[in-house]
Amino acid sequence: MASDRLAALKAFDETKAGVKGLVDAGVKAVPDIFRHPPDPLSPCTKVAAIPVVDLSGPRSEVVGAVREAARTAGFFQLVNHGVPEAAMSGMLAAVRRFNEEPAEAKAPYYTRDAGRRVRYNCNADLFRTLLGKWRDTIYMDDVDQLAPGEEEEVLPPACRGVAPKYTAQMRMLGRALFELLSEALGEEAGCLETLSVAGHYYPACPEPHLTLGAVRHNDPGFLTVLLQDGVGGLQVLTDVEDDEGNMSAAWADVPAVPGALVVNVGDFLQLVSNDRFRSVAHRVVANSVGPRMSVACFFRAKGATVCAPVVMDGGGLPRYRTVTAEELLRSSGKQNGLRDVRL
Ligand SMILES: O=C(O)CCC(=O)C(=O)O
Ligand SMILES: [Fe+2]
Repeated sequence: MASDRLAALKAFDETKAGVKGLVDAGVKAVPDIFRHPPDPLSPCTKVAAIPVVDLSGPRSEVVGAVREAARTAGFFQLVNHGVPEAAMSGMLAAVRRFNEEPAEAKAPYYTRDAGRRVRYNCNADLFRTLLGKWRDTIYMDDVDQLAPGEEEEVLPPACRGVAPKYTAQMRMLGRALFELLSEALGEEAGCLETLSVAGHYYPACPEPHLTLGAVRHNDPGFLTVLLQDGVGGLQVLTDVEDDEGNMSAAWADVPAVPGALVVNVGDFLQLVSNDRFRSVAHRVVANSVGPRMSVACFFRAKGATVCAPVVMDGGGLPRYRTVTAEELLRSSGKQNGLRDVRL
C-alpha cells in the first residue's frame, strides 16, 4: 500500500468518528481513500425480480416458495414473518441514535478487535482494501445471550434493551428459516451457531457516484436477514438479456418493501446445498439523501465447524471440498466467493 494512502487511512481512522465525522465536518468532496475506479458494469436501471415469501401461508407452500427463491434469486423478501413492527423500527432508531451520538461517546467502542463482542468502526477491512466504503457499522455478536448486568458493560446506551431483544427475535426467526431451508433441501441446511448483528449507517455522500456504501461481495455465512429503512441502495448482480439475446451481468435494485425483511443465501449454504441454493453477489450504492440505516443479521457457524456439500441420491458429485467454517470465511473474505474451495 502506498505510504501516503496508509498515512491518510491512519489519520482518518484515528478520528474514530467514521464517515459520519467527515460529513459532520462538512466535507464537500469524497476523500481519495474512499474513491473507487469506475465500475465496468453499466449503471443500474432496473428493479431486481426478488420473490416475496409469505411466512403465514400453508407450510408446504412456504417450503416450496423458499426452495424456489433460494434456487433462483438467492434473495427473498419475507413478509408476515412475525417480527413486531416496533422491534424493527426500534432497532433502526437505535442504530441511528448510536451513530448520531457525539464522536466522544462512540470512540470507546471503536475497534477492529474481533475478540470484542461489540465493535464500532468505519469498514472492518479499512486497512486491507483499496476500496473504502461510505459507511460506519456497529457489530454486536450474540448480544441476546449477555448475562444480566453485562449489557451496561458491553453495549452503548443507544442500543441497550433494544439490540438484545431484536437479536432474540432474529434468533427465533433464524431457527424457523433454518427449518424451512432444511425441509426445502431435504437435509440439514447448515447451522446457526452464532448471530452477528451489523447496524450499518450510510451517511449522505457529497459525491455518491465516486464511492459505494458496500462493494460487491457475497455473504460468507449461512444466511443473512436484512432490515432496511426506506432509502434503498441495495443492489444484486443479475443476468440480463439484451435485444440480441446476449446475456450479461448488471446491477439491479432490491426495493425497500415496508415491513419486509430481506433474506439471502450465504456462501456456507450454497456449499452445503451443493449449488442447489445460490449465494448472490450484492453491493450498496452511496446516496445523497441519507442517512440510510440497515441492520444485517449474519447467521454463521463457529470456525471449527465442518461444512460439507450434501449430495442427494442421483444428485451427481460433490462440487466442493469439505472445509471448516473458518477456511470458508477466509476464502469468502478474499472476495473470491467459493472459488477457492470448488472441486
Ligand atoms: O445495507 C445493506 O443493504 C446490505 C449490507 C450487506 O450486504 C452486508 O452487511 O453484508
Ligand atoms: Fe452482504
